[in-house]
Amino acid sequence: MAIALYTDQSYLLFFICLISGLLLQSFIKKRVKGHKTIQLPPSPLALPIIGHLHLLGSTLHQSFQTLAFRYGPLMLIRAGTTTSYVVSNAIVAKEVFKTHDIDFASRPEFGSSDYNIYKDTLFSTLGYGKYWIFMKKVCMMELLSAASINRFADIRRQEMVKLLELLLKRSGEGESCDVGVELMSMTNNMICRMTMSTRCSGNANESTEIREIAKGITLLSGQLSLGEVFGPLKKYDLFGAGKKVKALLIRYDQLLDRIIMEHEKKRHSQDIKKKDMMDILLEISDGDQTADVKLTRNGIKGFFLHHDPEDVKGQRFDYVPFGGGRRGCPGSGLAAAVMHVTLAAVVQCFHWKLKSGDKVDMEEGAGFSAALAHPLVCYPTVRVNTSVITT
Ligand code: HEM
Repeated sequence: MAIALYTDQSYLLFFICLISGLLLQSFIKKRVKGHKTIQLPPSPLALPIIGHLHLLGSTLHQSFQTLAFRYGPLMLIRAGTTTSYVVSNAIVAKEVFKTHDIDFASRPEFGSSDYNIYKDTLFSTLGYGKYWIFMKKVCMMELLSAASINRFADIRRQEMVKLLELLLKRSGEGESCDVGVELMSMTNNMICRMTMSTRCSGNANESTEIREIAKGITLLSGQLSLGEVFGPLKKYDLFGAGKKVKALLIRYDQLLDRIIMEHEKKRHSQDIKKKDMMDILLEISDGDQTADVKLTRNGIKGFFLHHDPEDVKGQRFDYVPFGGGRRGCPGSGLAAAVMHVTLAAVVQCFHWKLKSGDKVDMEEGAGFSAALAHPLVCYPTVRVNTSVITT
């Protein structure tokens, strides 16, 4: 009886709080409206607490497109406590990336959960400020400049040749291959070798660990971000992803400590044949100790975390795969250097036959990168003599 009474009272209290909260919110809104008129972009009717979450499906860009047909090229979308402007035509995109670039240079707080031990150094979600400006300069001038991309040309070539050799073997054996998996593995190996002089696939424990951790974090961070849109409720780790992400990040932290130690040993014994990105960042970190902004060891680890990696330079605004303005992708030069050559090589050297069906299933999967929903599995058969490329 006592328990029932207690439960009834809790419900009553909850509803009183909810209704008072809603009344207070509408009262404040009216007062604010009465004093100054800020004209907000059109927006669908929002539900209490969740905002527009019920209108967003797993393929976000498709949900946005449907809503944009109704609400126009600039609309306001609220997911829990996060408010975003969704832009869907070139004219408004140009306004955002050019005229109002600095007003849009910060990022939503996704990934800033307390479970993320790197939340203060995660480059792609850092707020616009001194540290972000410093890191962007390091990226553009030191790590991903044209000169730096050229310096790693041999690594890119070696990894592409490995891919062609694998396809050649599959072709000889009449075996199929998952094209997405093989391309991802090639890209990961290139990135791991350029950043830390290690491959991500192979037998070495370190490499397998990097691959496992990266895969786990990518899978869980979507759930973590979803939990975070509920603002104060995020501390309850609604989807249970927070603790799992933290455990993976602690493994990543220990692994990076080992890799940094190995690099430092080599630096002290002056046994560096070719500087990788980690060597360059360690040099910057040990540089001017009196500098206004400093790159710490934690900063280096945070920098390397989440990045998996027409006019794509963001000058025309109807196609912006690399974003634009000051938050645009610093890796676009490197991506272009890899994508075009790889695509040309696999198309030129092999015929491709689908393993099932006679048409590629173009259904899009969930997530931000619009990957295919179903794996693209094909039989490669040699078309030209690949020794032209592999020698
Ligand atoms: C096809 C490949 C790629 C695509 C389509 C792509 C796309 C993008 C986009 C759209 C953004 C902007 C996100 C935003 O506005 O917040 C971005 C940011 C970023 N990208 Fe890429 N990217 C690619 C490859 C790479 C590579 C190879 C690297 C590095 C090795 C890289 C590093 C970064 C970084 C560090 C940021 C954050 C920039 C900042 O916050 O200022 N990307 N990328």
